[in-house]
Amino acid sequence: MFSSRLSLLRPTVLLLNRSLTTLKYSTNSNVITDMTQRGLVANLTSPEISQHTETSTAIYCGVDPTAKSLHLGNLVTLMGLLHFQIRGHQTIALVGGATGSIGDPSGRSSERIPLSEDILRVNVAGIEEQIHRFFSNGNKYANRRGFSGTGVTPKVLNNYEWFSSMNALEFLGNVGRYARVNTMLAKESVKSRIETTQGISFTEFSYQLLQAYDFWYLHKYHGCRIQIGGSDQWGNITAGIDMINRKKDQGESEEIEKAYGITIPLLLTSSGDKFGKSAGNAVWLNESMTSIFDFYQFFMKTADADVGKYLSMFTLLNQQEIDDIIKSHQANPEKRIAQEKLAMETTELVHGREGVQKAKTASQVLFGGDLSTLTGREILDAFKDDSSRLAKFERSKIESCGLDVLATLANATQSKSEAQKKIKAGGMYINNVRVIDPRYKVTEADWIDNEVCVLRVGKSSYHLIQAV
Ligand SMILES: N[C@@H](Cc1ccc(O)cc1)C(=O)O
Repeated sequence: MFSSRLSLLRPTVLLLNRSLTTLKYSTNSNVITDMTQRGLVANLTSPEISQHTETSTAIYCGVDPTAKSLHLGNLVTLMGLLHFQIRGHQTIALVGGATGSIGDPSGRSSERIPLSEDILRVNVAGIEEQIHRFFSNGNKYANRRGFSGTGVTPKVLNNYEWFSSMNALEFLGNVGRYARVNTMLAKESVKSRIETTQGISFTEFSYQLLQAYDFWYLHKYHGCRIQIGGSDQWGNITAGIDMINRKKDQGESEEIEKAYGITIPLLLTSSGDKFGKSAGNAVWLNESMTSIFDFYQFFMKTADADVGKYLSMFTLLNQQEIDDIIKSHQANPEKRIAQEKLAMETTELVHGREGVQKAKTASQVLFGGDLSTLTGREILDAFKDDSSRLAKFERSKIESCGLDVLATLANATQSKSEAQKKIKAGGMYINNVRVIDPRYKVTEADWIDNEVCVLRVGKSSYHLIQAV
């Protein structure tokens, strides 16, 4: 009885033509049209979705708390939510306190190592706070780019709320009953794992049911009609749409509103690497894990081949503005005008206007600029959370040791002898001025506003010494 209906329930895949250049958009254009033009849409479960977004609707996106911060890979889906938010739709960011303890098999070739409850708790709190900050900074950024405020506050929910009190019998009766094992087995995330020697645990196999139930729950209790996620989430999103339809057919739910899904492309750089990694490490949105300066620099290093695409995806500049930037960039590519614009816009989006200021100050310090135009406070503010670059010691201690000892204390060199070698070779600087005596002691004149001095080793290894 179910199999004949299944084909009707299965959402249609619509591949969209992602032409970025031809259409112009304005701030109030349909969200799906705008997102498509910006390259933020991989697939839609139905083309009808555009009609439903003409009037206010609710949309959700989930993230599992696998770390205590989100990273640049998450920024693509957050941008999707932001596009809805700034046009007055209700956005729901779901933190997977429950799903995070199970582990999504999508896009993974082996089982996940479960996270302890303590770690999960810390991660959930970190991500919740960060999502609030993203929307707060994102809305301010949007206002400055011509989107008027909508007054709709985003919701941040945790699925632990509805799963923690559900027992095994309820799960099988209220969730499992509305899923078909053959459909579950056909999901890419399961199929690819079944073929490996390790196989897939029943736990990870069940993951899709949790995410499916989330969609049903948010549909029923929060009027949520759309789920958005990376393209690896297609199977989980369609599982949710099936769950909503089946529960409705079984009279379990009086809801009749249709549910939809949007997937966002998984981003690869022009050289084929996963977007959002710097030297193999994730670029985090939390400034104590990736300093604002490093965040800014990540975008400054974007390849020419990617920069236009990223301006569309990660900023709210309109197509005309982007075209103009690219035009001036192409006239003088070595000036990296487009990269600088991208770095400034994304830093403002994620870290606010103060963040842009910090990134600029840090660049001035770290690229050998004229330090005399900066105050000690500005420098310290720019590096406040950058524990890899900032070292604090008592002033008397700093002033009483030689530069070779100081460099080692500040972790600028591994040992005193390494420091001595570097100094003798002319590779050590205080406030960008070369020092050639290993016994040199920092003096009154070296302190910027009596607070900080900048120690540089070689061309680009910078350390800030703060007197406390
Ligand atoms: N499975 C998603 C996260 C998620 C969790 C729960 C949901 O309801 C939705 C999405 C991911 O791994 O990216």
